[in-house]
Amino acid sequence: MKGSLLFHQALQDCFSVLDSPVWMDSSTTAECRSLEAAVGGAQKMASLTGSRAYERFTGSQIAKLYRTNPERYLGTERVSLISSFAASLFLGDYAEIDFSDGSGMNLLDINIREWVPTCLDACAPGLAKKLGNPVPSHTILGNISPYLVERYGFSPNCHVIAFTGDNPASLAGMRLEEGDITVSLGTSDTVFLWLKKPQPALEGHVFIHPMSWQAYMGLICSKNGSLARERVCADCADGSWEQFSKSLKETVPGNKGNIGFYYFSVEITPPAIGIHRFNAQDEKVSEFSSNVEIRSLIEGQFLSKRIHAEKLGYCLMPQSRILATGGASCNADILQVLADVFEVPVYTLETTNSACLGAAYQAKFGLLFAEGMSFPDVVSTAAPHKLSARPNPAAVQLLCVLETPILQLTAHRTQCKLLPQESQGYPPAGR
Ligand SMILES: Nc1ncnc2c1ncn2[C@@H]1O[C@H](COP(=O)(O)OP(=O)(O)O)[C@@H](O)[C@H]1O
Ligand SMILES: O=C(CO)[C@@H](O)[C@H](O)COP(=O)(O)O
Repeated sequence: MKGSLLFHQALQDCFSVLDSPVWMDSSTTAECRSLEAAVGGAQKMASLTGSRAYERFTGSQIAKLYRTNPERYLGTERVSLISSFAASLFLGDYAEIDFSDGSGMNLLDINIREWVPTCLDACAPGLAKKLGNPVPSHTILGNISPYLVERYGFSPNCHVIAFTGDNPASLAGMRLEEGDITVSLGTSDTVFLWLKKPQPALEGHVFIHPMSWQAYMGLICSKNGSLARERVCADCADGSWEQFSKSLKETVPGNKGNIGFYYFSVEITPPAIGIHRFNAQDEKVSEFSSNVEIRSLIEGQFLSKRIHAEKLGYCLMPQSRILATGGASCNADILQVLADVFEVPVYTLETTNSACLGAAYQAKFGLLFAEGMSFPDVVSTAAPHKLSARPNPAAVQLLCVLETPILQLTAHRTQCKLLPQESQGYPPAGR
């Protein structure tokens, strides 16, 4: 690459697809079912790759590209994840995909850490060559590209370590320990767990751990996280987070038995859509007052996370903590509900941007791994987590009444899928 050109000028003609779908895409259901059929069913797919086939994962997205535009696919030299593509920019060459982000593709066997030939063949021909070889997340890929040395003055001795995804990086940034759970309240809501023994299920994901060779990372991702909170905040609190917090303070834990589930777009886990409100008698109702709506949204979101985390192998231990991160983790009233629902204290870091911090830790770990350093050694001088909310025993008692409706919702999600969104009090997104 010429040092006189900027990245976007030098690279403008190198992409075979100009508009790549993002993680919220759910257009590949047909490809998912056919991938699962190829390996012997959804549970077999989960046992091999950590997840049943998911629409946003790379395997089904590649299969769709090959089906809809085979010339584009066949003319593509390399398929990268966003993470390995970003590493390629620093390396000046194709960077390998790391095991941890590679676990979100439905293509990598999380047990033996190799591509699954049946999955590759079921997506598109010649895929192994286009993907390269997956590597441990701490791998030193090589030295920084001469372009960056020349243009920005990097030292030519600077090493490039494999890049990983936002979720594994966030797990590293939060310095998650066994028994802890990280709840990231970013655009999406995600829950990460430290798993000793992978038990991939039909809901949620198991990823190879980015920092520990023996461990795995459980992941549950919700599309209707901050985006749903923003819509309810706009409608019930004039778009003010202060007003939103005031409503949480003015209502009681358990919401006097009222609860709601707010899936403005098709949710990932559980795969439901629509807005579902239940009153204290477990009857479906069409509206709540603004204050009740706000508490029912937050309690419903966190109860759902707890139930799905438990299904994926999370169990409370005496030392368990929630480590909260992401944009909404600056809201103390939201964190209080989180502590009450999970019955554990909630800790935060000074920064809500744990993915960036974790990427820096990962790079340091990659450099020092060869010298025998462990990840805890690498982060031993980091500032301690800050206690941000303690569970209130009275609140925990009150919240128990809410478990029935959420279990009902999980059981009846097929019915939920059929419910129209328009009639439930909210305008469509963007209006
Ligand atoms: N005080 C607040 N209370 C609740 N949510 C908030 C608050 N401040 C910011 N947010 C939410 O944080 C989200 C952004 O989180 P962030 O972690 O930066 O996003 P991303 O996951 O895209 O990196 C916004 O969508 C916003 O709704
Ligand atoms: O798809 C997932 C996890 O698999 C999401 O976590 C995305 O990685 C995007 O997260 P945000 O930063 O937009 O919240």
